Amino acid sequence: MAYETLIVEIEDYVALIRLNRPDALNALNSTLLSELSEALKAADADNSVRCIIITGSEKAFAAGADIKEMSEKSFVDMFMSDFFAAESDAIVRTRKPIIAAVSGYALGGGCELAMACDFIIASETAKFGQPEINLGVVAGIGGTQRLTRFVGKSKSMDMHLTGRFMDAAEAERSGLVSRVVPVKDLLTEARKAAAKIAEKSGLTTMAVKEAVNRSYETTLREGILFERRLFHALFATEDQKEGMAAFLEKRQPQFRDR
Ligand SMILES: CC(C)=CC(=O)SCCNC(=O)CCNC(=O)[C@H](O)C(C)(C)COP(=O)(O)OP(=O)(O)OC[C@H]1O[C@@H](n2cnc3c(N)ncnc32)[C@H](O)[C@@H]1OP(=O)(O)O
Repeated sequence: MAYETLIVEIEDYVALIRLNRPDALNALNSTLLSELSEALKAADADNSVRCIIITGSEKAFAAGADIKEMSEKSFVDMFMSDFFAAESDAIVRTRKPIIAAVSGYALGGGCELAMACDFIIASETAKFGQPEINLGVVAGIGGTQRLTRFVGKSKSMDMHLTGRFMDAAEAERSGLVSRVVPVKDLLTEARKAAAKIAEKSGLTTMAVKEAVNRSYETTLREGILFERRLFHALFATEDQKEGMAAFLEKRQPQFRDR
C-alpha cells in the first residue's frame, strides 16, 4: 500500500516504517498519524511480519505534533475529535513488538510516540524533549505519564517544566532508551535486534509484551500473579515443548506460534 507520509518496507520478517515528512521534521499531522495507525494494523495482521521498527530521518525522528495543524483549533475541535486518542491507541494495541529507532529530534508527540513503542534504540545525536510548555500546552499523547514512569518524577518535571532537551547519553543513563549507537549504525542495530526477536515464538513475544506492559498498570502483587499465570499457560503451547526440547537436543528451536 502507498502512503503519503510513510515509507513501509517489509524484509526478513521485519516491517520498517519510516516517518517521511522531511520538510517539517516529521511533525505528526493527522495524515501521518492515521497512516501510521493503518500501517501498524496491517503489520500486526500480516503473518510475514514478526517485529516492527518505527524510524524517522537522521535529523528528526519526529519534532512533535504538527503545530501548524493544531494552532487554530478550539477546545471543542480537540475534545469532539478526541484528538490523537484513536491514533495513540493503535500503537498501544499493536501486539507485535515495536522498536523505535531514534535519531535527531524526538520532541513532544515524537518523544511520546517513541515511548509508546516497546523499546528505544537511539543514535548518538538523538534529543528527547517535552517542550509543549513553550507552546502554552501540556503533553497530550502520554508524555507526562510515560516519561515519569521511565525517568522518575524529578527528571520528568524538569523536562516538562523547562522544556529542555535530553541528549542520548542522558536518555540512556536515565533508562529512557535501551542503547545508544553511532548514527550510521542505527538501522543496522535496530534490524539486528528485530531479527533476534523475529527468531522467537510470536506467541511468546506477545506474552512478554503483555506481562511487561502490565507492570505499568497494576500493583506488584497483581503483576507477579499475572506473569506467573502467563508462565503456567505457556506450558500448554507447542512452542514451549519445542523450545525446551531444542535446548536439550542442542539444536536451534523451530517455533510455529502454536
Ligand atoms: C503531541 C502534542 C499534544 C503536542 C506536541 O507535540 S507540540 C510540538 C512539540 N514540539 C516542538 O515544540 C518542537 C518544534 N520545533 C522546534 O522547536 C524546531 O523546529 C527544532 C528545534 C526541532 C529544530 O529547529 P531547526 O532550526 O533545526 O529547524 P526549523 O527551521 O525550526 O524546522 C524546519 C521546518 O520544520 C517545521 N517544524 C518543526 N517542528 C514542527 C512541528 N512540531 N510542527 C510543525 N512544523 C514543524 C518548521 O516550522 C520548519 O518549517 P518551515 O521551514 O516551513 O518554517
